[in-house]
Amino acid sequence: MTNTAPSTAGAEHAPGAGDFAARTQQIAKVYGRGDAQVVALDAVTVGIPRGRFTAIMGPSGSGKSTLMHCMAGLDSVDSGQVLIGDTELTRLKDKQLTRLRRDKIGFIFQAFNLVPTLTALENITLPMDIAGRKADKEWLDAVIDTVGLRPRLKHRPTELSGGQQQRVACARALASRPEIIFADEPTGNLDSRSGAEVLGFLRDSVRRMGQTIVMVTHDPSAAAYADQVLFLSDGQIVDTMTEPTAERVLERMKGFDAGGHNTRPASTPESGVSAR
Ligand SMILES: Nc1ncnc2c1ncn2[C@@H]1O[C@H](COP(=O)(O)OP(=O)(O)OP(=O)(O)O)[C@@H](O)[C@H]1O
Repeated sequence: MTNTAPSTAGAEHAPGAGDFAARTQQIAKVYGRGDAQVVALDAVTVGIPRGRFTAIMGPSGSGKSTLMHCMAGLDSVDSGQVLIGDTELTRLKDKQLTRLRRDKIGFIFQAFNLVPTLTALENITLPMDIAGRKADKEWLDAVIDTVGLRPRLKHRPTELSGGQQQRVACARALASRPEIIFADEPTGNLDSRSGAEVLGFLRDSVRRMGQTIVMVTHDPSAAAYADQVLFLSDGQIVDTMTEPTAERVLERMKGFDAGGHNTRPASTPESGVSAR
């Protein structure tokens, strides 16, 4: 693992540089066969710095969701390795993988996926209740206050706005203090104000609580909340950006042609990402 070491992009600002919550090593994923074959991921090597907020961007079909699903153990890779902390996910049997996802990974999706018959608080603690784990009261209190849900804990999802429902989903992901949270278009169903609130909470949970978050997004202003942005094109990471702004991300996205192919050289070739 010398010349294919994962990216340290963004880690120069982080305590414990080189400390990754998740890593991939040369992962590949191909869908279909023959003429219908699609290379969704092409030898992707990347590290997600612990305690940082990472956004994944790229044109439609570039492999963002596939990369996230493979890193989170929701989909298998055809070759290469995925590690969550020190655990090599690609070696685990199904049951072990289910346990790892339950214990070490939090998920936030575009659809809030709340249980309609449960209150906000019951939804937040549900994964821990299922796992037979007791919530750390102090931590849970901090999470509830961070997402501003204290006055709404007894409400059922139908009694909450979309933004409030997504805050419940954020609190649910944060409650068990997972090693890493994967968020797939978490603001896709929200108006811009609620979206900004949710992104603010995610950023706060990284800054104040040291949470690690990876977020797939199409929205440059959402990516601007992150500490670093990884850009995918044709199943490869072609660029990284630290301290992004919406303007810089938008400008970089213009470097992909109508077919989604990268037309610009990586601006940070020294980052060590597998940008080939
Ligand atoms: N189950 C599947 N079967 C066949 N091809 C697939 C499957 N899932 C994804 N693909 C293909 O793999 C490529 C990467 O898809 P992926 O969904 O990861 O891209 P994306 O960047 O998340 O796209 P979008 O921004 O449109 O959601 C695309 O060409 C897609 O058509």
